[in-house]
Amino acid sequence: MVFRQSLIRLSEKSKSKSASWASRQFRDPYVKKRLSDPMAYRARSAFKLLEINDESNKFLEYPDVNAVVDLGAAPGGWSQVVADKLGWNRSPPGLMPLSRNPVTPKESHPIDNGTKRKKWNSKRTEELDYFDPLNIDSLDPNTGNMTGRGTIIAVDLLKIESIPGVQTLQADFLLSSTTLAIKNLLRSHDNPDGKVDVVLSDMAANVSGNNAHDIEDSLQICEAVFEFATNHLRTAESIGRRRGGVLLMKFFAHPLLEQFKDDKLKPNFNHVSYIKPSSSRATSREGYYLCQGWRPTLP
Ligand SMILES: C[S@@+](CC[C@H](N)C(=O)[O-])C[C@H]1O[C@@H](n2cnc3c(N)ncnc32)[C@H](O)[C@@H]1O
Repeated sequence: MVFRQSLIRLSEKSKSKSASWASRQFRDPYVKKRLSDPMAYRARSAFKLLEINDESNKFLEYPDVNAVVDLGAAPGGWSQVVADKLGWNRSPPGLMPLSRNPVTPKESHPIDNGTKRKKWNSKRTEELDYFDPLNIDSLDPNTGNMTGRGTIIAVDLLKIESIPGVQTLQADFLLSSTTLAIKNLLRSHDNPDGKVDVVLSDMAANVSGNNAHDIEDSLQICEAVFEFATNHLRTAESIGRRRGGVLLMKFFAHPLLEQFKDDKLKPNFNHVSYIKPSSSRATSREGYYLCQGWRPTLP
């Protein structure tokens, strides 16, 4: 009997949570804007990236931005923004590009066999579930002119529906095999070292409700993203301009994340700023570090 009563209490609590979520969504001006916007962004978060870009030197729009990696990209709002900035025409809703049969990176790329697991996540398995290289030749001609430039790679644990100009990778970023697969996608005749102009990370683990655990997850993700940036961002010298590559990453506010910024980010970029876009909910502890001008001081 006691068990049954607690079940009822639980379901009432979860009902009221869903109702308050629905009512918040209904009132949210960015949800309304997304639904009425002709660009048909897949996620409200697209407005965060648009706002950060507009207020920060329009770093996505430099003409020599040619390689962008979007980490934690599903459902694809940020990738849509990047594709637009790099000049890729998007198909109107309903006309999806045709991609070739999906192949796994194991078939197409020489990746490691699970031996190089990252130290912060030794429990994860080395499986890349799905890989969908979006090839320009395979696009439906009805989707319009494909006039964009550069390489855009979107990575997520979840599947991302195709976006013209964006290569999607369904994989756990915290696995070393995933970073190797990203590098292989970046490499080309013009970019033999697989370097990146802009690294974006909106990645966040599911909130557990346990503060210490959530902060640990956020720190782990930020550390992994920083390591990726360290190995892939272009320096100013390599691209012949005043500033090196850009890193934009989400984090959850906590003194440990402040320390991470002071120890890792500030010494290695010309300019690091904390950003809380107005489109980010005031009640959320999320914030973004925008790090411009990669100039590594690491050994
Ligand atoms: C806030 S959502 C990103 C929204 C996205 N920027 C957009 O505009 O559509 C955070 C994403 O991070 C992804 N994520 C969390 N941990 C991840 C991991 N270890 N590897 C890859 N993706 C991860 C989640 O699956 C989720 O889709």
